[in-house]
Amino acid sequence: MSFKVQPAPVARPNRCQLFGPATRPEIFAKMAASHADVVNIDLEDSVAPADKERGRANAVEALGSVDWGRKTVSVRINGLDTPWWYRDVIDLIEKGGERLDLIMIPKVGCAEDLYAVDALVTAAEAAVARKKKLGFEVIIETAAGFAHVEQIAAATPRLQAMALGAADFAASMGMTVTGIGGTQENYYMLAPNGEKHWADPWHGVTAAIVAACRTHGVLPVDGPFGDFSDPEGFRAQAYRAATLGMVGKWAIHPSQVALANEIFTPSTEQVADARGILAAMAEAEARGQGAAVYKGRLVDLASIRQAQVIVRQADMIRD
Ligand SMILES: CC(C)(COP(=O)(O)OP(=O)(O)OC[C@H]1O[C@@H](n2cnc3c(N)ncnc32)[C@H](O)[C@@H]1OP(=O)(O)O)[C@@H](O)C(=O)NCCC(=O)NCCSC(=O)C[C@H](O)C(=O)O
Ligand SMILES: [Mg+2]
Repeated sequence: MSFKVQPAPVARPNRCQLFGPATRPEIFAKMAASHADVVNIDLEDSVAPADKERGRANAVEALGSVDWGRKTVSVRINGLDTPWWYRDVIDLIEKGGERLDLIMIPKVGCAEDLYAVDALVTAAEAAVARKKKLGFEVIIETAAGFAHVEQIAAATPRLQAMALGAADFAASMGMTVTGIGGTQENYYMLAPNGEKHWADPWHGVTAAIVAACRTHGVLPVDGPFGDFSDPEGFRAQAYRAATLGMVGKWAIHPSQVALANEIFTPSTEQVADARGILAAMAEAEARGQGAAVYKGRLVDLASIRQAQVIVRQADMIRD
């Protein structure tokens, strides 16, 4: 281990983030009643330019009027290259009350983007004597975001989570795809026998996000899977993300919430296995040994750290 210790991210469940456009207030109560850990009211790309002010007013109203229970409540503001983001931040803080937990900042390209939002948020919070400090989540969805992902992850202690926005990312990178997440038709390896083997075009940026997040104590999250009529496609994408270290995934339709919760909740077997490894290693340690055999395979000190990831996730969800 480096002398620089890897910090732990915020301890709260983030298996599923359910999105809803701010211009559809009739779905806010349904979002609140869902089994998502986080709800995101969107002021950005699901709200047309002509509706930005109405959407913002709806979001402010919903923060005070909807019973969000124990959910983490987040609002996605507009991008820093738009005329709307400043008023989004000011109205959310000045009129939204204390229930808002996070703001999500889209299309972040460099650490200075977060410095600017942090400065505005800090001043606005002080002006209204807000008791609770707002947290941030960001979306990596541009070439610049990918290139500067590590400095973005380190930019501010307000940052709690970082997600991949596959649609804007593809556009910014000039990728010739129109699907949001998942396997893409022309992304394959050709085996010598002529069979196509599908590869994951989101792998590189996903691994970069996970590494940056884990280095700086931020939760790495997989973004949207656009085809909500394809649960198996969602499942496959979510399993890949979970395997690479992400803690959760967005849902852009209520049908995706149970899928995300299932995949990002460690199964009973996984938890029993992890606890079994910890028990085997405790026995080995008592015998003065740093390695042991568990179910016919080698386990050692690194296995303890792997098992603890699963046990910690299970404990956090149960609490
Ligand atoms: C995708 C939708 C537009 C579909 O809406 P709708 O046609 O109403 O769906 P259904 O008829 O199947 O709805 C069934 C019932 O579920 C309720 N509903 C629908 N959506 C939601 C929701 N998001 N949360 C809670 N409940 C919802 C309906 O009211 C129906 O209820 P009932 O009549 O009582 O049975 C819509 O789901 C939607 O708008 N989704 C969110 C879109 C969004 O926020 N997009 C932004 C995030 S993704 C993105 O921005 C890309 C990213 O940045 C990137 O770059 O990759
Ligand atoms: Mg986007």
